[in-house]
Amino acid sequence: MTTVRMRDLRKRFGATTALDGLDLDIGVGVTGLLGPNGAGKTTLLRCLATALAPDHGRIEAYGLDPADSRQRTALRRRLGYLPQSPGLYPNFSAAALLDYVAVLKEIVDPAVRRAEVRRVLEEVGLSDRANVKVRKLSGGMRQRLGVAQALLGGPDLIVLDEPTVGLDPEQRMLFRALISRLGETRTVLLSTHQTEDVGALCERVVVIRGGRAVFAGAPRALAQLADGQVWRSAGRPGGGAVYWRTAEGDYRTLGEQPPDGVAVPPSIEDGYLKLLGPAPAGTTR
Ligand SMILES: Nc1ncnc2c1ncn2[C@@H]1O[C@H](COP(=O)(O)OP(=O)(O)OP(=O)(O)O)[C@@H](O)[C@H]1O
Repeated sequence: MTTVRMRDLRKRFGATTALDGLDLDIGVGVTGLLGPNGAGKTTLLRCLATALAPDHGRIEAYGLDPADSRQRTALRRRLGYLPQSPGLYPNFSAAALLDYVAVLKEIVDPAVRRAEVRRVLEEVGLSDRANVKVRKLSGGMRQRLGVAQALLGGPDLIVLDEPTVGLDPEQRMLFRALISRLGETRTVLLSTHQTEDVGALCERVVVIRGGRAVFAGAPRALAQLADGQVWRSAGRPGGGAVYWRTAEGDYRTLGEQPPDGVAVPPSIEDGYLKLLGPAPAGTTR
């Protein structure tokens, strides 16, 4: 079921075009947003999170139009948002910060608020840091606190701008479990530069380039764009390909078949690189 529709979204900042006629439909589940630096991901998420108004186009989320002030307020009540730089108050404790955000989210009953703060701290694995000041938390913990504040009040629409930045492998796993659980009943849209996150937890992936959605589909379909173009070979490939030396000492190539190349299944990253066009020939990564 489609819960969010965006049509012909345009946004400029002076001479820079951040969104250039973007169309997108998303539904319940986890959708991942991939794209190069400056592609427009943050701008898109800010528009959906009602933090920024597009210059042109229409957004409808859960039947609500954020261009209308009343509907915008109604949408905010159903929204959880982790901005790219959440700017958490450094001198608040984790629990006090969440309590403060819960007040802003109109959770007025103190007992309900306390229970909700406890719940989200537990969700992100920060219960034992409830009374620690934000400035004393590690970067990954702050990131988890940012996710926790987005979950206050049990929003239907969860918008997360690069939520996995700074997480260690164990936290990344816990985070995936949390997000995939949320995606069972809610609409989750997250941006990331981690193709592994997309493969592990997103039902759909959208690739943005130059302010437009250039791909929307299953992660597997993105990977398939590089079908028959990924190779392993003992010998170093020639030009016309992106390749690197693997830990096993052979070469993995995206592009032209090396003389002794054997086809291997493409990854999401391969499909993404293929979609975004040729990397410089003969480059290694
Ligand atoms: N407030 C702003 N003022 C001026 N230019 C902006 C502003 N916000 C975004 N831009 C520009 O709009 C374009 C899209 O930026 P955006 O942050 O949406 O990209 P992104 O895909 O999130 O990039 P990244 O992966 O680097 O976070 C960029 O060229 C950026 O410099």
